[in-house]
Amino acid sequence: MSRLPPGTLMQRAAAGLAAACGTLMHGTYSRRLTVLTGSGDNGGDALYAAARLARRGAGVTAVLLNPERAHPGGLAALRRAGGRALTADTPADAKDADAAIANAHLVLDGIVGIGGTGGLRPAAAHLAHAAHQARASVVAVDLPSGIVADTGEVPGEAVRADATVTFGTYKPGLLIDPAAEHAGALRLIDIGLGPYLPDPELEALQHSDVAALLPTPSGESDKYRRGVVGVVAGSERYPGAAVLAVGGALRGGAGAVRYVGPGAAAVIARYPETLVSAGPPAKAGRVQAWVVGPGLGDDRAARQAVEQVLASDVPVLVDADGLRLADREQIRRRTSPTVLTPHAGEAAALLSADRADVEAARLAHVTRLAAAYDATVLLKGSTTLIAEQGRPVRVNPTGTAWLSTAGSGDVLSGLTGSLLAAGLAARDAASVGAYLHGLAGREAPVPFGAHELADRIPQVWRSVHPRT
Ligand SMILES: NC(=O)C1=CN([C@@H]2O[C@H](COP(=O)(O)OP(=O)(O)OC[C@H]3O[C@@H](n4cnc5c(N)ncnc54)[C@H](O)[C@@H]3O)[C@@H](O)[C@H]2O)[C@@H](O)CC1
Ligand SMILES: [K+]
Repeated sequence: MSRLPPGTLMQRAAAGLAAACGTLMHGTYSRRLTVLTGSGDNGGDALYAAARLARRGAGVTAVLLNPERAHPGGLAALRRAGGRALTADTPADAKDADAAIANAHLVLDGIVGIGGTGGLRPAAAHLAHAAHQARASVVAVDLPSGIVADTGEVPGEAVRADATVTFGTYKPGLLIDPAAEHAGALRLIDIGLGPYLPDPELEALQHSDVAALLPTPSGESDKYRRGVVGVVAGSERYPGAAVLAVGGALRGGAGAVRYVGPGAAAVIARYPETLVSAGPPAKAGRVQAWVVGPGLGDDRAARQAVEQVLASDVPVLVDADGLRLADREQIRRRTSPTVLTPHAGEAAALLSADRADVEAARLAHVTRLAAAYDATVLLKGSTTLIAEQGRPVRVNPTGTAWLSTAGSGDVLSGLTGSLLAAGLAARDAASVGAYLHGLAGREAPVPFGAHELADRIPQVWRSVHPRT
């Protein structure tokens, strides 16, 4: 801001916002636009954008939450362009304000942006509610008012937008649930901040990033050089978990999958290429990474298996029952990478927290868990996050709610373990595993069973990396 004439960034933001609104309304002429206006610069952006749209023929009403403190330049520009302004909570205007929201084609949420704290105050919450009830599309300016930009938390009332036009950079809250659910479709407007932004706290891999990380066999490869992944999963009671984890592991790029446990017959029946051994993991032969936990149960053999795997000097992924059985101090003492893949309930148990609190504050909890275990943590759920101490958290941009189906996590742990065995760093293996798994969920015809996810992985692998 200090390098540019005053107001330059706001004008860039407003121009991008107006263009996006024009597209969403399919034009401006005879369209009705209502602007919910707070008293900070977020409201300023909205007023200047509305003034641009009014000049192009839109009928604009600004509903001001605090008329004395509304952005003076923005309000003057809107009035010059023929827009009208109402005061939200004076009895004379309140009815007109509600009508302007109810009858709008588009409602612009300029209540608060990155300067907001806490859930919406009552007068703002009333407007947000009215906008939600209206037929209009709701476009949030920079972010849906009421969400926490830095964390994705929603501490109280918040706007529910159909689309969010955000400036300069994505905010974590636009990418992490529950706040991300409020944001709708995202559009980023470049206002020239790029060279001045600090390193990100949150990253989302894209196709090209994932393509660059996928393991590719070379002319020199053989099954051992490509990596062997050991899978310790399944029990008399849950043999299917063994099959699903092996199914994921066979599609993760390792050269071979070694299965260890009581589900060998079921595994071989489905995947005859699997190496199986009946003894404990310590006697199973060399692997480059272990997956331990899906469907393992919690008897003495299960407990021993987890302990032996954690005593190895290769990367280990711990999932499901393994998370309950694993000893925290043993994990902290490990010198090879450890990946934990809890869902919110399992993460809550590991942290002695409430599941609802984990779901409400995913970023805080995944970060805490990574620190407590000195491990890479992949927190599964409506938003999947991957945390490792000292590195930006990764948010997985793929996925669908259809993935919440039995056995889905078993496929993910096999797949991710296989990527570990193929040589990916823990954080990359977890991010790439989640990415491919999420894409498989989007591609599979719904409703699907978890085994179909494993079958879809080669197709999504090729869509990410067409030359494989
Ligand atoms: N910082 C920048 O580089 C740029 C910022 N811009 C805009 O400026 C915004 C930030 O502006 P400000 O820092 O002025 O702050 P905001 O406009 O985000 O919010 C501050 C205002 O909201 C009110 N408020 C805070 N919490 C509230 C709550 N819970 N319920 C109701 N009202 C609440 C405050 O009383 C204050 O009036 C960004 O989100 C963006 O829209 C853009 O103009 C582009 C450039
Ligand atoms: K907003």
